[in-house]
Amino acid sequence: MRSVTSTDHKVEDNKSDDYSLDRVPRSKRNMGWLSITNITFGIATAIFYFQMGSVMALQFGAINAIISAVYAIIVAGILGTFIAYLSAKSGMNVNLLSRGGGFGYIGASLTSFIYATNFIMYCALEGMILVTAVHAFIPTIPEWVLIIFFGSIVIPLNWFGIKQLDKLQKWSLPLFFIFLIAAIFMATRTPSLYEGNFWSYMPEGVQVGGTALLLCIGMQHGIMGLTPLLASDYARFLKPKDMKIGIFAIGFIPQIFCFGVMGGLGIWFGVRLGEPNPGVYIVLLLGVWGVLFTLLTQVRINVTNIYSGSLSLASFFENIFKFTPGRRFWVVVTGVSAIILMLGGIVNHLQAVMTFQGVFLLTWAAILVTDAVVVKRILKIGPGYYESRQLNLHKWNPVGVGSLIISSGLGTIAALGFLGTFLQSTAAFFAAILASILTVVIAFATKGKYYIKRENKEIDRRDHIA
Ligand SMILES: Nc1nc2[nH]cnc2c(=O)[nH]1
Repeated sequence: MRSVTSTDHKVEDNKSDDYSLDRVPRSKRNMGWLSITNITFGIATAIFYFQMGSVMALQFGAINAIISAVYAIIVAGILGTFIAYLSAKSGMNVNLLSRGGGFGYIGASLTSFIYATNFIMYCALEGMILVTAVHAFIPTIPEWVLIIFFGSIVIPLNWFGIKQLDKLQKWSLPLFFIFLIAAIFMATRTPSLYEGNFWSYMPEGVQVGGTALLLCIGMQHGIMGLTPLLASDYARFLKPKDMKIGIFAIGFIPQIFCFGVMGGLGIWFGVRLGEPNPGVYIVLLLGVWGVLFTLLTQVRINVTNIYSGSLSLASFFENIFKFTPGRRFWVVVTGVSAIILMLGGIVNHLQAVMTFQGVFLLTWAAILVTDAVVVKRILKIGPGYYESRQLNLHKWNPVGVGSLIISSGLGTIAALGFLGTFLQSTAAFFAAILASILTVVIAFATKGKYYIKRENKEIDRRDHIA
């Protein structure tokens, strides 16, 4: 076992170089941009994105679904690029960046905790997609057996950290493309239920733009904040020499693939086959191979959910309870919590929580980016580096905490529909804008007093962002 100095005390880090509690040292930032982009592809290949495309197209029209996908790519791509830059430059993921990036160390544990619950929920949701597909194919196996089996297999796949994820995602990607091409081929051989070009599909009474487009954008908002934030878990390992191309690749390529390619194919499959549920049409097109395709995509996404969930839990428990059992412990906790959610059957009752999460994630990302670009770089308020050690930090910084609570609180009320239809769909966007403004205003008002308690001269100048 190797020992690294963590926030204030010695923490036993495991052999797999997790750096769940401290910045990745420069000597360990040795992954190429292609490897990192490839890992983030584990998220982008989720069949969840087929479903988004199919549902939006069949309910609100293909063109509206396409416009909303372009919007999602641009907004999430820009946020993702900035966050990848901050992570690669500082060696920190968003849990650690938040400590010195406007939240303080207890404030950052608040974000880590919400973020961790988000991954546990998604892990359960993605797991249930797989369980449902397999159960439909082999109904004799009880669902609870499938839940325990598929919920457990992602735990050992996370044991050896980022290097193992890299290999797993690398080897499974060609298989994914073989399945994808087979599904497209089979769909072209199935007579289309819609006679025109797929992008011209509009359900009766629906127009291009207006409420239908807003509803599509509202659906995209539910998920758009996640990938830009999550990329930071991997971008912190980026080789400094790959920085220029790497941050754009990590920022944009996964978004282009998930919202553009997967979402676009979802529109095409949905319109052609007249079916919104990929769990149904993939199996219809590929039979038992469709079940294997689903297995592949869901395992790929759930290993990333467990990885990020475990890092967030590690950060939360270290901050609040000084409890540092190592990332693997949190891998098991994340996996078992997701299994319990699935067994408890509450996956279908998470709508309000997911709405809050969608607003929270976009708002949090906006605060981190505004804090870096406007507060630290332009206004030169607070230190030009990210501090993660409790000893040097205040517990709370009102800059991020105040902005987040006010904006995501108001945003959630609006997203749940209490402030009218227009704001229901656009809440996350306006909450993110409000959060950015509040970040600057509070930083100015508090003169950056709460960023650090004492200066840290040990941080390499090259890790500074301002
Ligand atoms: N990180 C992440 N992003 C997603 N996008 C759609 N589903 C998921 C998921 O389960 N995890």
